[in-house]
Amino acid sequence: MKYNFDEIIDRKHTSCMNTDGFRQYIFHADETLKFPYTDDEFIRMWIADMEFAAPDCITDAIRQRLDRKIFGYTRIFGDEYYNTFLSWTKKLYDWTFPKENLYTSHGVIPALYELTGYICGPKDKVLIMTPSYAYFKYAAEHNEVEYVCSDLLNQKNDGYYEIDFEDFRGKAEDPAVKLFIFCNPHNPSGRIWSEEELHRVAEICFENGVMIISDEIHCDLIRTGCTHTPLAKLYPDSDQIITCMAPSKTFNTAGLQFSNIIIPNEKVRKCWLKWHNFDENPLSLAGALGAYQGGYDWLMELRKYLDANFAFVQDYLASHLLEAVFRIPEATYLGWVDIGAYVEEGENLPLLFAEGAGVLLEGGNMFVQNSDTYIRLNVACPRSVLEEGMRRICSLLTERRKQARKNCKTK
Ligand SMILES: Cc1ncc(COP(=O)(O)O)c(C/N=C2\CONC2=O)c1O
Repeated sequence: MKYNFDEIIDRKHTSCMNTDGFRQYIFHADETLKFPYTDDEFIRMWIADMEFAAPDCITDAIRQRLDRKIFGYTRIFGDEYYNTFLSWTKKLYDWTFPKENLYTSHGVIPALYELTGYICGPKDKVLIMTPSYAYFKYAAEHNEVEYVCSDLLNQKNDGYYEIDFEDFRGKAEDPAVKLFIFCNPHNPSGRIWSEEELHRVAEICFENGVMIISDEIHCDLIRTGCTHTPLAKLYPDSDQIITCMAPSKTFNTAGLQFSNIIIPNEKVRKCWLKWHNFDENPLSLAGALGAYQGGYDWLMELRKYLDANFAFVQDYLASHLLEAVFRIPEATYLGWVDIGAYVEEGENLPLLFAEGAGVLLEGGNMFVQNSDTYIRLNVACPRSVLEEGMRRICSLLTERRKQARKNCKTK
């Protein structure tokens, strides 16, 4: 491999959420919350950023911008950024769109908050599929509008979620539902929706006048052999599909807060043009250009490294946690594992693993609903870290199982 994904990088004192934000984000606690592990001892498998160095094409581009010495107000002018990003979507997805539809935002979440406000009125509702990335719910709450959940089906209880189209249609038919925030590919299940599923979702929304925001932030992070289809690619003439993509998930630059928002709808564009803050961080812009101009080979190697990490997780669970339900996700670097055979419904799973194994992870009701006994494992870390994390997780659950059996015998 040309890139060293095995490198252990010290992130202490970099103000990163991953090391310093978990008490507040996962446990809603302050620094006084103590665990039987020091912060350094934790294996961190929670927040969706990677433990890998961003590629040189990004850091070189940022260094070059630093050498220009002045960092004044910055916006995107000319065609360079559009042409660069369009080359990326053409190369990876054979998808292009007009320049006037491309905007940028200081992250996909800020865009979801902003767009929900432009699309929904006070009595309108936002439709999401669950389990869901919690910020889809927060986008509705931030705008003080209701959200409606359509639970995905896990019919074989094998973690392979499918859309409950009957339920989805029923909820989309509610005249108050004006917006569907679609996760494509899906966090946390890792599903890449098929073209058939994409068409069915879109047709139901079109029939019911529901605008779609297709959040595709995970689209570059797919398993070898899988293919992502941008929803808007299937409907080049539709103005009902807003697409969100970003270099941040792909290249581990979430802190640079730079994302791509493709808005084909004139009414929404008018609101965006009127109210959006178009200022950009010059270093973030430089990094995004560097990523899309030079990051393809790094991404291809990253995909192979993640493929191998997921294969390890699958093998390790098959031999150490036989009743866990896991399938390698088609996309994302997030493993979605049903440990219902080892825990009770409603257990605080993040607290269980933080206290009992020194592993930071997300799970259970952190994904709005329909996810109770699941844990989500970020496998975008050096293999040595992943191996220790899996060892601790499986050891905790098997020890608990042994203790439970012992307790039963002594009763
Ligand atoms: C579907 C989805 N949309 C948007 C974002 C965030 O976009 P940003 O504002 O950073 O551009 C994330 C990050 N997901 C995370 C971040 O930590 N844990 C997660 O599941 C995500 O999974």
